Amino acid sequence: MKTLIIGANGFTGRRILQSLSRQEIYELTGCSLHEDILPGNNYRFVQADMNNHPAIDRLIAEIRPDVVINGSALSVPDYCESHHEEAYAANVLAVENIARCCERAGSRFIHLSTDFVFDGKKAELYTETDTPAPVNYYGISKYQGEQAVAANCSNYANVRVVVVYGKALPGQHGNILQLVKNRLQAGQEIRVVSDQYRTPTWVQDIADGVEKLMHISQNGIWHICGDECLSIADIAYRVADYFKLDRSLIVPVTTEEMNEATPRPRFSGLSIEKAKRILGYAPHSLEEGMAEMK
Ligand SMILES: NC(=O)C1=CN([C@@H]2O[C@H](COP(=O)(O)OP(=O)(O)OC[C@H]3O[C@@H](n4cnc5c(N)ncnc54)[C@H](OP(=O)(O)O)[C@@H]3O)[C@@H](O)[C@H]2O)C=CC1
Ligand SMILES: Cc1cn([C@H]2C[C@H](O)[C@@H](COP(=O)(O)OP(=O)(O)O[C@H]3O[C@@H](C)C(=O)[C@@H](O)[C@H]3O)O2)c(=O)[nH]c1=O
Repeated sequence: MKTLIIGANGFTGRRILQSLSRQEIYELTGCSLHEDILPGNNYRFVQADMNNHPAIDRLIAEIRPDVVINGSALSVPDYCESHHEEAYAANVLAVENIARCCERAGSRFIHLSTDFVFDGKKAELYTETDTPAPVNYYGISKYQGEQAVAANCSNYANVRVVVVYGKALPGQHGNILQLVKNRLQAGQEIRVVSDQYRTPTWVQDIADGVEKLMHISQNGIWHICGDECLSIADIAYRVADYFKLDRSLIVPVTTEEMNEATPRPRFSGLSIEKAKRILGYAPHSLEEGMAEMK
């Protein structure tokens, strides 16, 4: 199965690349803006800018992949909030271009998206049929990216993931679980929000869920995340307990007290019932995921 992974240096994209590269059935190409952060076997690596539409057109036309997976994005909400044009180019225009290329090449397009498409006003887990209403520009651009995929590609999956965690490679961004661990290990306090609820996702579960999606041709949205909905403060306490660190360094605060520059949904837990039922998706527990962060 010829597979192109765009954003192959990213936290999620690299895990998908590593996971698929252990299996012989995949003929893999990884593509990212910068050079390969950890060169490995069993794949070809191409440096390309997804904002350079002709370069991406040529790459996809040359490979004619069975599947294209897009893990590239401008994925820092605070940055997107103050850089709308850049966010629009990466999260909408580049995605629309990839979708068009996939359509021409007959490729299935698996595109990563986010829980931040929702406004967080619901009191229960969001399903794939709930209507998005993003509260920050990152969420707006990611929602528009999803729409561009659906409008331009006839074989696609928009995959929403949430607070992705696991062990990062040098040069990759960390995650809130890693940050809590690092701070507590250094004996430093950390302020964490107690009123923002999420379904955190172990990065390997995304790789497994995406692989399942490669082997079906059903169109639509898929929620791929953990199956526990927790506040960020709850997550921090679970980190402290798992790594036997000092809980008293965790300072729970409200969103109002945190005074973040970028608005975030209060509650954006996602339901994974569809993925469980149709894909047999079975995510690991938070503790199982944290085991790789030891
Ligand atoms: N991390 C999270 O908690 C969450 C992530 N998501 C979504 O999941 C997806 C993956 O996120 P995550 O793993 O954090 O991503 P990262 O931010 O770790 O990686 C994104 C990658 O995109 C690549 N990239 C950025 N700009 C370009 C460009 N112009 N051309 C080519 N490649 C580019 C970068 O490559 P290079 O390193 O080579 O510059 C980078 O490594 C994104 O769609 C994100 O919106 C959704 C919810 C939560
Ligand atoms: C850094 C930090 C974050 N938080 C909270 C804010 C937020 O609810 C949560 C995660 O914060 P982060 O800054 O890691 O990420 P944030 O920008 O909130 O998270 C998002 O990333 C993008 C890419 C997404 O698509 C979302 O799904 C989500 O995971 O932790 C604290 O409570 N204390 C802290 O010191």
